Amino acid sequence: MLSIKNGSLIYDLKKDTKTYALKNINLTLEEQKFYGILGPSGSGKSSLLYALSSLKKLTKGDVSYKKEQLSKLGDEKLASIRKTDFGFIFQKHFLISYLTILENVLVPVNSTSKYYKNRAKELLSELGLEHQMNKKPYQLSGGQCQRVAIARALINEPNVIFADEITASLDHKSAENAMKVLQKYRNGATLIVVTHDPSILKGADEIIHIWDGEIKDIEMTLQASKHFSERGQHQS
Ligand SMILES: Nc1ncnc2c1ncn2[C@@H]1O[C@H](COP(=O)(O)OP(=O)(O)OP(=O)(O)O)[C@@H](O)[C@H]1O
Repeated sequence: MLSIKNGSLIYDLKKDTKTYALKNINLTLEEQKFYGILGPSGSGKSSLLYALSSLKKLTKGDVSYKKEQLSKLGDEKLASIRKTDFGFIFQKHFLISYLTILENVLVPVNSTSKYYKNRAKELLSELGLEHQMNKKPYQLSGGQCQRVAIARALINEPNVIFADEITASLDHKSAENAMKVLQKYRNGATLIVVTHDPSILKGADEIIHIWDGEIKDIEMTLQASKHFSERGQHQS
């Protein structure tokens, strides 16, 4: 469903020193699965996430989404895919300062219909923010704002959720809860979580280990092996 073929990303192309953030990456991500991208700082995790989500153009290679090569699509079409199909949660929350928390969550759907309002309220409550909905972002802590960004990414039921180090500003309990909410409300969306903390990848189907811009290993978790053996039993 989402794949990257022979993907390389080089920063500072015009300078003498080039940084290979990604080196010849080949990867296929399937629908509905939960993927972790794990690696140390500077290993290329965010670059891989941004390349997959079309926010960064590869220097070499291709990214395809639903069999369409993203490099062949115009900016307008790409923006439309990002709006309708993708949900983003970044390291920074990027909330709009003059909107309330509830209004911020509703931004991607551009609607105040009862359905979306109720979904937004439910998500915020699940994330422990039921008493913060009418406040402005400056009245919340960094960790609370990050949880609002998680609700915002889930509001329009995206097909793929891209999450970049989203638990960095959260304490362990809030991080665990945020991951639970993401899994509960993703509604079949493919979930891609970049982190250097393996403890938040409980329940992941596959963990992609990245090191110096290269995939070192793709670990099938117990969850995935269980799924395969169950499928095998049904098929036999
Ligand atoms: N805009 C940029 N210009 C130049 N080099 C960059 C840029 N962004 C990232 N890099 C370099 O590319 C490499 C990969 O960076 P990237 O941010 O993808 O890694 P990461 O694993 O996500 O790191 P972190 O966990 O610290 O966010 C690093 O060497 C980084 O310094």
